[in-house]
Amino acid sequence: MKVIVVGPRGKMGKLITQIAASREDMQLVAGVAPEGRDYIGMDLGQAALVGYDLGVPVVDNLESVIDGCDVIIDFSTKEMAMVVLELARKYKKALVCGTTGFSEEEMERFRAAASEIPMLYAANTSKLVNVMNKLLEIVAEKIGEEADIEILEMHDQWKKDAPSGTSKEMGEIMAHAMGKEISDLAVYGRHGECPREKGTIGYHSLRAGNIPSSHSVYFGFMGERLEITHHSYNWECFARGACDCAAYLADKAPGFYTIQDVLNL
Ligand SMILES: NC(=O)C1=CN([C@@H]2O[C@H](COP(=O)(O)OP(=O)(O)OC[C@H]3O[C@@H](n4cnc5c(N)ncnc54)[C@H](OP(=O)(O)O)[C@@H]3O)[C@@H](O)[C@H]2O)C=CC1
Ligand SMILES: O=C(O)C1=N[C@H](C(=O)O)C[C@H](O)C1
Repeated sequence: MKVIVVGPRGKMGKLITQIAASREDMQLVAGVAPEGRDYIGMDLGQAALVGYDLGVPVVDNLESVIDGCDVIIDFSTKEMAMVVLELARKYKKALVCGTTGFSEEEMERFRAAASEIPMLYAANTSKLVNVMNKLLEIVAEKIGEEADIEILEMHDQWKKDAPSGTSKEMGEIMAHAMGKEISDLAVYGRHGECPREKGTIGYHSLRAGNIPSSHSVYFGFMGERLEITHHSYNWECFARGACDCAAYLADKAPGFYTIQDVLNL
C-alpha cells in the first residue's frame, strides 16, 4: 500500500512515518509539509527521524505527488485537512483523517466524501480509548439519566482545540445511549444552574506541559461515583492505530469507515 503522510514533522506525523516505514505492507511515497519550511526537499526518512533514508521527498504540494499513492494519512490542522479532503476526492484516493477540531459542517464534508472515496475519520485511533467508548455507552444507557456526568480531558500545552475530539465523541456516544442529542446536553465549564440537571454532560479541558492525552468520565451519584479513565503515556498508540486504519482501507470501496470497523468493536 502506497502511503502519503501529511505533516511528517508533527508529533503524530513523525510517529506515523516511523511506524509505516517499519511495516511490510506499507510503502511511503512522500510527506507533505507547509510551504516555506526548511525541511522541504529533505528525504522523508530524515525529516521524520526514521533513522535512515526512505528515498522519497518531503514536498509542499500534495497535488504534485498524490497520483503515486493509494492512501493519505492526515494528522495536521483543520485548515490543511480540508485541503487534503478536497484533493483526495478529486484524485479518488483513500483518506484516513485523525485531525480534530472540526465544526459539524466540516464533519459533514467528510461524510459526504464517502460516496466517492474510502474515507475513515477517527478522533482517536487508540484501541483502548475505543474500548472505553463501548463502556461509556453501556454505563450511560443504564444510569446516565440519574448521574452528574463530567468529562475531564488533559493534553499538552500546544494542543489547539478544546474540548478534544475524543471528549466530543464520548459526549455524543453517551447522549445517543440516553436517546438524546449532545447539543441538548452539553455544558462547557462550570457555568449555569447549580446543581445541573441530571444527565447533562459537562466538558472540562486542561492543557499542561507535555501530557500526551488523558480522558476521564465521572458519573456522580450521592455518596459514590464511577470513574472511567484512559491515559496514554506517549502518542505511539494513536500512530499505530492510524497505520492500522490505512491498512484497513486497502481493499475497500468508497464508504465511510470508522475505527470501530478496524478494531471489530
Ligand atoms: N485521532 C487521534 O488519535 C489523534 C489526533 N490528533 C490530532 O492530530 C492533529 C495533529 O496533532 P499533532 O501531531 O499533535 O500536532 P503538531 O502540531 O505536532 O503537528 C501538526 C503538523 O501539521 C503540519 N502542517 C500544518 N499545516 C500544514 C500544511 N498546510 N500542509 C502540510 N502540513 C501542515 C505541521 O507542520 P510544521 O511542523 O512544519 O509546522 C505539523 O508538522 C491535531 O488535530 C490533533 O488533535 C493527535 C493525536 C491523536
Ligand atoms: O492532540 C492530541 O494529542 C490528541 N488529540 C486527539 C483528540 O483531540 O481527542 C486524540 C488524543 O486525545 C490525542
